[in-house]
Amino acid sequence: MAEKSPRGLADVVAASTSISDIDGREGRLFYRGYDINDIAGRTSFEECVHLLQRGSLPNRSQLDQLRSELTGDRRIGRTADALVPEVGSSGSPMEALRTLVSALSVDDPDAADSSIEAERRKATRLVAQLPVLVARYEAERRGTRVPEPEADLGIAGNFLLQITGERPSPRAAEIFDTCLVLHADHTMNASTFAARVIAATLSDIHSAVTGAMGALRGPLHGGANEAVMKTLSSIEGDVDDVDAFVRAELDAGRKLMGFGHRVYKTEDPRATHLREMSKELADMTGNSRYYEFSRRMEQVVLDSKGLYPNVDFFAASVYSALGIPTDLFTPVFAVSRMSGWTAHVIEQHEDNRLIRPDSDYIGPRDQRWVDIDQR
Ligand SMILES: CC(=O)SCCNC(=O)CCNC(=O)[C@H](O)C(C)(C)COP(=O)(O)OP(=O)(O)OC[C@H]1O[C@@H](n2cnc3c(N)ncnc32)[C@H](O)[C@@H]1OP(=O)(O)O
Ligand SMILES: O=C([O-])CC(=O)C(=O)O
Repeated sequence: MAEKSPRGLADVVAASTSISDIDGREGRLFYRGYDINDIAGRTSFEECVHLLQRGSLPNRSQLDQLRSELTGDRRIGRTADALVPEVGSSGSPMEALRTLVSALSVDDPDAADSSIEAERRKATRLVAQLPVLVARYEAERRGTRVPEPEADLGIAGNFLLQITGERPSPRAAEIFDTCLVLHADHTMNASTFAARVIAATLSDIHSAVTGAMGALRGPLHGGANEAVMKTLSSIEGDVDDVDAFVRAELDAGRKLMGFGHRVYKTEDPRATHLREMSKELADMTGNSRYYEFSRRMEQVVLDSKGLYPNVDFFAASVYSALGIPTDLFTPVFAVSRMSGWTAHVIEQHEDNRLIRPDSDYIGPRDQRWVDIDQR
């Protein structure tokens, strides 16, 4: 019998990767050896996609090449497009988008090609298509049309334009671009692990990222950013009411979304950047309510539970200040994480072995079979 694994596979090494690395004690994150603190705010999301999917930071001509591929790849196929009205009116956006991402495979120009070269093209295409799919979903439920993308804006700027209907200020676009960089990859998180398990059966990249969308949706993972916003907006009164709210939640044995992490034993380095951007946006917009609530909440949670905010916590006040609807926060996470998921699927396929762990049977044994009429 195999040795018992820790609950939730804590500290179990499930894959070898050269895509990202975390030092949980020191609170450090690296993308292909680059410290996130050196990348965030200095590297565009498109450069980050090149780093994760193609293995290196691009030079100017490589970046131009990737940008033109991403622009050319934006179109979503007829099948997914026709499904938007069907899935767009009910349920949650993540539910709808999980289905729509799956449908992208039907009209993919490389649908019939399962080579690694075709998989690389599909990976880039998925990064280009998901923001458009989210915008298409948003336009459908608002009864509007998706604004045309603007040539001088990147993925981040065009996404804000297409979601809010207004061209973002240069600084708002930069801030959102940094958010996409910060969320792009994170070692063996639940959705990436799900994607790798699917890829390891030699299934296709669309199947893998559809499974990842399902895993990301849960409130213990990417769904926490939406839950944080709901918490912040549910607190009535002023900042002094935050203390009582937090204590009541903790006394009732409820978890506060956006706090705690399986790997970080100190502050998540992404939260540090997001906190700064939340403050900057509060100053820019003249509305500091959610920033101040967040600051107070993190202090009370740290004092009473010793827990630090994770990436989802300050992302909530940042996205809210950027005018993104609350139920699109997790889809925004997916827009970024698509780059990491696809990089991991490629890495898995380049050196594959089926992922099939063991289980620890805890049910009854030696049961006596009885005929159905005697049960
Ligand atoms: C992008 C991301 O996925 S980041 C994570 C997003 N998820 C969240 O923010 C949801 C809230 N946080 C959590 O649920 C957890 O901290 C997780 C899921 C992130 C990590 O889970 P685990 O490593 O399994 O830790 P676990 O849930 O066992 O928590 C350990 C202890 O800390 C407590 N704890 C952990 N997080 C929280 C929290 N947010 N609020 C209150 N208590 C918490 C648990 O109740 C538990 O206490 P106990 O030992 O007294 O029972
Ligand atoms: O690593 C994790 O478990 C969750 C996380 O922070 C992420 O996916 O960004």
